[in-house]
Amino acid sequence: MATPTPTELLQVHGLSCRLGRRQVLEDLSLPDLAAGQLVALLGPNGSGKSTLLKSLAGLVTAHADVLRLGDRNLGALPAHARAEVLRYLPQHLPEAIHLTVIEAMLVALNARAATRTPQALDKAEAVLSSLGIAALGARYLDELSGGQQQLVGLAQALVHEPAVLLLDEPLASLDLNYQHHAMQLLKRLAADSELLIVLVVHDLNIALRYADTALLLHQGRLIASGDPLTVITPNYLGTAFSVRARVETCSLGYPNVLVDDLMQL
Ligand SMILES: Nc1ncnc2c1ncn2[C@@H]1O[C@H](COP(=O)(O)OP(=O)(O)OP(=O)(O)O)[C@@H](O)[C@H]1O
Repeated sequence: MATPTPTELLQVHGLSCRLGRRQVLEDLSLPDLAAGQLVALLGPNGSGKSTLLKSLAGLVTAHADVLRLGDRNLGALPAHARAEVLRYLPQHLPEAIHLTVIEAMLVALNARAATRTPQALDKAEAVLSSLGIAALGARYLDELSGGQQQLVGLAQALVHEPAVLLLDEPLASLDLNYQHHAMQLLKRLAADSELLIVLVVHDLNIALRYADTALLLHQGRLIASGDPLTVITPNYLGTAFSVRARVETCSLGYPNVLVDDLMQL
């Protein structure tokens, strides 16, 4: 991977977010995250992962001492400009409408440009091909499986060529093969396109295998960050998930989490 320049860093310091009467994120600071990285955002249910992604995308009101991407102060950008550089793919996609996949891609592009040019069509098709779903182009969105719709959602986000992609549980509807396929693809996309990808994932073995960096949230605070092997440890797993667990290396050399027991809550 190329050495990142300072202009490619996402910097988040002192981020807090209150939703209703609940303080969801509390004075959270992340390590600087460089373009080209695949970052796994981990943590138990309700620890604040979605809220962190939405705070970065400007979809919920949050306060941060520092929130910058390179030399851009994200907090000062209008919502549409912020969405151009940080694209958020929600955990639950909106109800699929009766458009073909290629039409849906053009609609995504037309949010920026009012015309459907041959160039826009080429771009839409290229993104579908890069995700291995070009064959879905003529199919109707509302006739696709949940996993296929999730991949089209990813394609719609990518077609904007954002600098940062924020993915909320993108593997949730994918089968075992496609989970690994999608992770290999995202890892290659991040490295080849100098894209920073932050994704929420519950499968710790997937995070261990593919992520460059892991961030572990617990009760709205960051309790560990860095190389996934230094974050996904028995100690932190106990704190975050209340499990007694080991990390063992399989015969092929991949680390795997084994849960031995649950701790008393
Ligand atoms: N709009 C809201 N108003 C009040 N509290 C909220 C709101 N949205 C989320 N919360 C609370 O904020 C906390 C964090 O929620 P969030 O969805 O960010 O967690 P998460 O880590 O993404 O969880 P999961 O893994 O279950 O998706 C939870 O306690 C949740 O109940």
